[in-house]
Amino acid sequence: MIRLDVRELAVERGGRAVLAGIGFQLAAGEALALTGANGAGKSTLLRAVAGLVPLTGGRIDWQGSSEPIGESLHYFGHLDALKPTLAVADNLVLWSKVAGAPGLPVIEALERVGLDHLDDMPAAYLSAGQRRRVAFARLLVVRRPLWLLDEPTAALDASAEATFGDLLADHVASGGLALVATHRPLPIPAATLRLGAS
Ligand SMILES: Nc1ncnc2c1ncn2[C@@H]1O[C@H](COP(=O)(O)OP(=O)(O)OP(=O)(O)O)[C@@H](O)[C@H]1O
Repeated sequence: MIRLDVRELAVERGGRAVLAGIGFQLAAGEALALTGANGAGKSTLLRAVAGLVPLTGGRIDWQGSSEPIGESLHYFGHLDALKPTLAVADNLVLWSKVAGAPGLPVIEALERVGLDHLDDMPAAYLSAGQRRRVAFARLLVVRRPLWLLDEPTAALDASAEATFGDLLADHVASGGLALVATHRPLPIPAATLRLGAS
């Protein structure tokens, strides 16, 4: 069974304790909402699970091992990591070559996020919400079981928010796991971990 176990996690940033004593479990087919005030440490927790910031205490086990989770996770951060001069579809083709099980063909992923009509537009011309939609398509072209999503609905209109809900529901229904930093309720049933303000 695919499983993420976080125990007694502690992280410092800039020499200050941001997270201490954090623990939770997430199994295949489950989502967890990370909530808390600005600065509470939601992004820090996602980055720690992604291996992007070092732990000062505790452990993170993925399938019983504390080795880096690396190719089993998608990290969806505030930056959309698009190459501005490349067309939308070419950005996804490039992304589809990174490690992970092959997912949806690029054009199908763009259809899922309602951007197939912009496949040949340079990414530089996309609006903020369109960039987020392409970032969702990235989750689909490479299959990875653990999604770490940092405020995924920022800049989304109602239709994109509904699309996000569908993608998240499908991911979890197919045995995926999702850890989502959010200021809003998740569109699917999920437990909540509220981080305290530091
Ligand atoms: N690189 C850094 N160096 C020093 N301090 C940092 C760094 N990154 C974040 N912090 C601090 O860590 C704390 C937690 O930040 P974090 O971004 O994890 O909060 P958050 O809960 O995601 O906030 P928000 O809801 O505003 O996105 C904040 O006090 C922030 O100033």
